[in-house]
Amino acid sequence: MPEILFLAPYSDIAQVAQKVCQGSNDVTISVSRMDAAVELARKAEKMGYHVLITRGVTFWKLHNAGLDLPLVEVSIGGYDIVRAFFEAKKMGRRVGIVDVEEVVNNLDLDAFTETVEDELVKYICHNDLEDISKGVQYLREQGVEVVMGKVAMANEAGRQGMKSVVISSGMDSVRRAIEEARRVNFVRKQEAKKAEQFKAILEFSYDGIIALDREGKITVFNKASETISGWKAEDAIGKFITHIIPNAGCQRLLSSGQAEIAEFMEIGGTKVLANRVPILVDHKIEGVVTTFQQIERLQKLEGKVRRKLADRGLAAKYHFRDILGHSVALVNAKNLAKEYAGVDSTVLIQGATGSGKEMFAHAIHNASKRKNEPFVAINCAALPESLLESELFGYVEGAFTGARKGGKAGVFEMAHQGTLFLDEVGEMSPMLQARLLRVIEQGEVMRLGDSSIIPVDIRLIAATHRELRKMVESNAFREDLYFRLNVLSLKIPPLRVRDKDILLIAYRFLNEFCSRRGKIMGKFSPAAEKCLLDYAWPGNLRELRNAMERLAMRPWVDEITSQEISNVLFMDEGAISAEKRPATPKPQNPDNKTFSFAPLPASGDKVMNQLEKQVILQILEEVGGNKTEAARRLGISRTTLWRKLQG
Ligand SMILES: Nc1ncnc2c1ncn2[C@@H]1O[C@H](COP(=O)(O)OP(=O)(O)OP(=O)(O)O)[C@@H](O)[C@H]1O
Repeated sequence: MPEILFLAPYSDIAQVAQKVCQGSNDVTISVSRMDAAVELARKAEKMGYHVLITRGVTFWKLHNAGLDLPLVEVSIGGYDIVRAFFEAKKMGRRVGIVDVEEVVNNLDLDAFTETVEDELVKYICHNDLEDISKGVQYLREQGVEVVMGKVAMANEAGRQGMKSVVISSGMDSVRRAIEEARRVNFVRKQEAKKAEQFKAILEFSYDGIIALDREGKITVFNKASETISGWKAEDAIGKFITHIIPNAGCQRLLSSGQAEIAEFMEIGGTKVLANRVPILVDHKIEGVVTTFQQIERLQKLEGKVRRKLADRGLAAKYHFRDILGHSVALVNAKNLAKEYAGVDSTVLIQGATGSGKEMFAHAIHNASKRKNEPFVAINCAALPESLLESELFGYVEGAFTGARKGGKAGVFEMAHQGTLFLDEVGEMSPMLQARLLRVIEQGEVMRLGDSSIIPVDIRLIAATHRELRKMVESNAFREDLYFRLNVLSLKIPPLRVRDKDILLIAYRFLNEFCSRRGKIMGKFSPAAEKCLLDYAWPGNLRELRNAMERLAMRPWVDEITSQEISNVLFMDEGAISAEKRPATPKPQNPDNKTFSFAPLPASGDKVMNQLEKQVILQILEEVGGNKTEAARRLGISRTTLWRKLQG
């Protein structure tokens, strides 16, 4: 359907328009003028026309009729005047023109008459019949015989007994008007498209969006604003914001021009975060846009993001509240860790296996300003050197045989803006220690096989069960790296020096596992309690947790006996001895100050490792070699299981 309506005030111009539009079908040409043209234009609006073209007084009639459709005027050009003048000269000696200013002044008629050495009497009129009549009368008084002008002027000249020539629009003027109408139509469509997009953004935004003009009156009030405020857009638009949302705080922006971001406030009982920004045009405040985000929704979203990160293993699970224990040693460590969470320096966590180093690393991250950013953990003992190197620093495509297509980001890149937890950092090879030192010093990584540098912003938390200081002394660990890692030092006490915690935590773990199995939690007999307290807990809380899990699987009557405890603890030691043994005695530790390990029955780390390995192998046998299931039963990760089997 044509989208442009050409309202030709007389048939000559309609014919010209017809010629111009030959071959195209986007313009309807209709002969109609003055009030009839206004009537037709109104119909055209309803019929879906986009642009109107007309000329002369009809143009002004339409212009003043309050139509929504854009109007294009067929203007009068220089050629049109020249044509009309020579035609008029054929009809009389003295020629005059009555027309609006744009025609009489802007077309430089004087230059034309000078060139043809003739005269043209001029009268500038407004587009109203009274003034036109005055103009014609003026020309008559000046001795003019032929009047040039638009149809309305020519008609008036006839009424006053004078000859007239209508200045018609020629091909050139009509063509220009049609092209202009097409341009207007195109721009209008573009604008309509943008307006639709803008409307969709406003309507589908979860944020309340309100725009104000420079007086503080509402010009935009989207759906979410309706939900938050309880007002309907049609009632709010045009009202002062102070009337609709008295505490919106936009008024001060109209004078200060200062944006206000993330301010807490309440609208109609809903807690929101408000952002307010001034609209500045040529440095002048032309209004304000304010957006409101519902805090409840933000929290839900945050939870969702965290769950997503957790799915990818990039979120820290534990908080300080999850770290159980009331013993002085643990409370001191927790307090220190909380202080460390408030700063951004590197932390070195030292403590025996299973004492909770990783839990502390999680908790520090979750209490730090980086809590909404990734937490990436990597166990330096679980991977051979070359694999660990590529995991740490990443690689580019083709860096080595088997390198993944497109390359891979290392954990430094993955942890950008968040925290990187390097577990078992003491197990790093000298080569990797050197590379790690460079990354820490320069704050940039280079992927394997690449020469470009990637800046990273991470907080580093390293952990080890080894005495790193001693490793430095024996040249097994770089001293410079040690100092870089040990900026803030955190020592996690082993369970055996946390008497006060043992029973408390044992009950907590037991309760957790019993309730998972729908079993009522029993009570330790005094002898069982003594057994738990006397045991040395070389595997610390992990061992305690595993023991309680096993205990929850066993049947007991009312009380949990020392026999039950011995049974589950022997299992943890690898069930190497079929005969019943008392629990590994705890060394004397009267002042609870030293955190050194108790000597083991057969003495030393190596024996412990062997015992652990045997336990793992036995469990593996029980579960038919399924490593995931074995790790689950033992309460350790697959990597720890792998590491322990290598050890
Ligand atoms: N204070 C604590 N409160 C509750 N549970 C704890 C606590 N400390 C440790 N645990 C439990 O012990 C398990 C081992 O903790 P974690 O992995 O943090 O120890 P780790 O010192 O990092 O061990 P490793 O040196 O073997 O990596 C955890 O899964 C957790 O369930």
